[in-house]
Amino acid sequence: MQEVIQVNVLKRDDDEENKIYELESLINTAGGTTIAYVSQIVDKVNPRYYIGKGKVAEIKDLAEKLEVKTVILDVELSASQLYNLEEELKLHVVDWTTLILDIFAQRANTKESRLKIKLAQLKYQLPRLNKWFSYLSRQAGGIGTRGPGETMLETDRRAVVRDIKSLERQLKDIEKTKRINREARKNITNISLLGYTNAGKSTILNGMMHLYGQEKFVYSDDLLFATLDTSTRRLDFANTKVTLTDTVGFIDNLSDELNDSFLTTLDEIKFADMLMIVIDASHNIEHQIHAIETAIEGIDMDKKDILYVFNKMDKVENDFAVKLFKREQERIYISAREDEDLERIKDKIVSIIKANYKMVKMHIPFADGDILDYMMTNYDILATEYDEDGTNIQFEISKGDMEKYGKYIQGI
Ligand SMILES: Nc1nc2c(ncn2[C@@H]2O[C@H](COP(=O)(O)OP(=O)(O)OP(=O)(O)O)[C@@H](O)[C@H]2O)c(=O)[nH]1
Ligand SMILES: [Mg+2]
Repeated sequence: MQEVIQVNVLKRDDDEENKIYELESLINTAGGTTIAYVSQIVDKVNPRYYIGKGKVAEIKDLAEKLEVKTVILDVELSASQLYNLEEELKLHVVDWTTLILDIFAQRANTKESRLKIKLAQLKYQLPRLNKWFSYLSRQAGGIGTRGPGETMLETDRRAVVRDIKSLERQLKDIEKTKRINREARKNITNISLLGYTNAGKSTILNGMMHLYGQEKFVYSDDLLFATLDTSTRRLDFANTKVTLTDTVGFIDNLSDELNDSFLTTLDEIKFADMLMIVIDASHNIEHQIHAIETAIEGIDMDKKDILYVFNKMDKVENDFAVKLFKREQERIYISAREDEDLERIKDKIVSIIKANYKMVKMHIPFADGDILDYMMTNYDILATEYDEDGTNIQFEISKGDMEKYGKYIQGI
């Protein structure tokens, strides 16, 4: 285990305990162990070191006493801050973005996520290249040095730009294939699970799979960033078919480079008909909601149903904070470990979907055979009658199709 000093940079109204716990969990996930905690409330960023000069001196003393070689901060540093801190401390300094990218680089295991992380790392490193070379040549490895950056020692800035372009091209191809797969999923309700990392998204997906799908489980663990890829599973609730998509969890303070790594999650969200926003009800609800809402800002939510899922209710002693949360959308309180609660989620999903369907009678002229085909393929038709110029059908139609094919509707 690599021993590190962890430095939490706090705003005045931050929940200090939670921030310390979060950084320590990430350090553990990256393969390190915190042996000293330093924190500072920073109202005004010191352009030279980000933190105050006095704090820098304190860290230096501490590192000498404890013989620690690495310090990890929970903020993103500019190239010059990183450089100044390393020069002053004579330590390996890892910032928030590098730490998270390092975890992703270690654990990404599909082609897409590997390409995404590599791209994010290169974009982060590009403006910091000189700095990067200097510490890579001094360092033997460890947190913050893993991944494609290692090979950059032999390359130059132009090569990095070329690599970035090539990665972007490869990712575009993957995206194209995904889009085609999504087209095929078009006529069932697509539900995305999203939420802060460790909220229980994968556990919910697995629980639902166990009850309503096949046993094709996804990885879940008590780790930040257990899930690094989106995965979609089909579920069958009697007459209602849905897909459920597990996504990469969000975390605070995502820089642009990091946000790119979450684009898969954001893409899934754009495409989804329904969002299940999973919240760990056992701590810091407002904080999670803030991070989620910041991340999905800019996505058009108008046509999407939203269900807030307050998970881990078994760990909640006082539900005051949970009940305080007010939004107009649907919400449900559960523990993903209880089958009964998962059944309640299913009932809720079915009722939301049903509310989106209306019983209609349609008259489709013989000339529009393709429309009739579409309805027959995608809906359970309850009654069919023919007259001299077309076909009359009765069935429950989705809101979207109701708008689109309104001209064929004869009665409700
Ligand atoms: N006590 C309790 N623990 C839960 C519950 N749901 C999930 N967990 C635990 O919380 C941890 C995280 O669960 P995951 O399902 O991996 O969380 P996730 O949201 O997929 O997390 P990431 O993939 O890291 O974003 C695991 O150890 C789960 O066993 C719950 O209802 N109650
Ligand atoms: Mg997960």
